[in-house]
Amino acid sequence: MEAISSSKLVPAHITKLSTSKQILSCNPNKHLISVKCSSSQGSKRESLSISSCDLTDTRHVPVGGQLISGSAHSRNPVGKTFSSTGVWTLDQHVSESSSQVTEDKVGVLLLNLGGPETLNDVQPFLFNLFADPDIIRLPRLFRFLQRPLAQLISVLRAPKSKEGYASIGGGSPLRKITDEQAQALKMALEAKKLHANVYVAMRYWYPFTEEAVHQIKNDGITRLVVLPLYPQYSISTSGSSIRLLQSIFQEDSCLSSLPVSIIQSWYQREGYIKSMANLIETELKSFSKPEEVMIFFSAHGVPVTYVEDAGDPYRDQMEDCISLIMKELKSRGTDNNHTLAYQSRVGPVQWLKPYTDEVLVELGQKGVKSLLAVPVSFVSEHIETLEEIDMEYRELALESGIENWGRVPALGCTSSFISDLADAVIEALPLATAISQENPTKKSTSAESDTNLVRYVLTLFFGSAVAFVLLFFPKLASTFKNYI
Ligand SMILES: C=CC1=C(C)c2cc3[nH]c(cc4nc(cc5[nH]c(cc1n2)c(C)c5CCC(=O)O)C(CCC(=O)O)=C4C)c(C)c3C=C
Ligand SMILES: [Fe+2]
Repeated sequence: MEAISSSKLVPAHITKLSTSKQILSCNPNKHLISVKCSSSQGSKRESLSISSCDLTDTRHVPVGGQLISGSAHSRNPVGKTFSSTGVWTLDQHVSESSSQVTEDKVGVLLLNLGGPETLNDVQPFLFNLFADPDIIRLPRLFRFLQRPLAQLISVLRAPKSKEGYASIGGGSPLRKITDEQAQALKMALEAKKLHANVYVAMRYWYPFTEEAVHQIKNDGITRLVVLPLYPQYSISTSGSSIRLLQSIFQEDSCLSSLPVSIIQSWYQREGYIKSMANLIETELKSFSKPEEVMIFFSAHGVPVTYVEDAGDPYRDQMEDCISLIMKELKSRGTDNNHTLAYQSRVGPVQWLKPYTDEVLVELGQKGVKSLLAVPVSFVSEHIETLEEIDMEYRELALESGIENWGRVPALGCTSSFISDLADAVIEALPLATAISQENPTKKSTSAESDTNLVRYVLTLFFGSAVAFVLLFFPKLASTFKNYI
């Protein structure tokens, strides 16, 4: 049975794995799902309440050449019963033969970037970031250089980064804000009668993804929703975190059969769009002539090759997101001029254009006098809002002739936004399927082990040699000056 693209059906761009049932339509608001079940007698179409339709149920997943039953067979969340043990259970009306009431212990895993908490953390944090092959994408042949390069670039960039973090109080506020969002989400879910543990997994700093996953295992979570805290999907953000998660799950036989639902992006959700429009409307009111203010969306950039060569949907999603926010504002009678630009480029390659700094100068030259900056790729305050936008870009704008400057705060724990995330989790929950269909117990052959050993030794040797040459020949190292 062919798996269909869930993004066509499920508004939250929920990832599912292939299943022996083909979803034909899904209306998450009505909790109805239409499923086509194929059997030797042919296929039949049935409408089930979504809560009773667990896509892992009766599924046969090929693992290592065998067919095994879906792990969630006896623990589907359905109906709306809540047990005193803090476990979310639902009344089940299962497939043809039997009905049973089962229990799930629900987890929600928030994915985020992470940030250095002290100035001493800055260099190792940068190392983790640049060692990610989704951040510096080297051709396969040069992958052995990833870690030495990360070491070099992190050491070279650390002084500039430290200055930035020092100017916002000596560290990133990301962990604190994400923890607050996790707590707010837990409460919003409880208000909607779903009891869940909410975990935070950072990609490059504490609490690392591995720690969160360890906790999920310890807590005996039986159904998991993964929610990246990036509204739009990029290979470099949600993509990187999801890939890491998949690799951790694939190596663990328990985790690889845990039903998981991954919400890839959610920028198009009504609750998010409306919450952004509310923030913009509120901030516009602080200008003396709100209708003359240019709404300036500033998104974090990515190298242009991500979009044009690797198929990153980030730019399309960003443009779509901006037009949804502007449509919402227009429907409320706010029809300001607006523009989108990309900030925070790093390294020698070309990034998505137009660049925020260049556009600010152009707008000033064109006579724009009032400007409202709207950070749009992230939902908490961080170095790039607090330092880059509030300090660097503000100064540049004022120097360029812009007289009135404002900035929309990040969504943080805004209640309409958190409530919408809670709805996204609830919609995604019944769609959970095992994250990995690969054989987690597969042992590498001795030939593979030998190759790995050779590769390891070569990597160590060439990597150290390159790092040595670059460190001791500063002219060569200046190739990397744009990272600094
Ligand atoms: C949607 C958001 C982000 C995208 C896309 C993204 C891509 C990306 N980032 C770098 C390099 C750096 N990012 C850094 C910090 C940083 N990045 C984001 C978000 C996105 N990055 C955030 C929220 C933060 C701040 C975290 C915090 O500490 O508060 C940094 C470190 C800071 C600095 O030195 O400027 C680097 C470096 C690349 C190369 C990239 C895409 C390939
Ligand atoms: Fe970044």
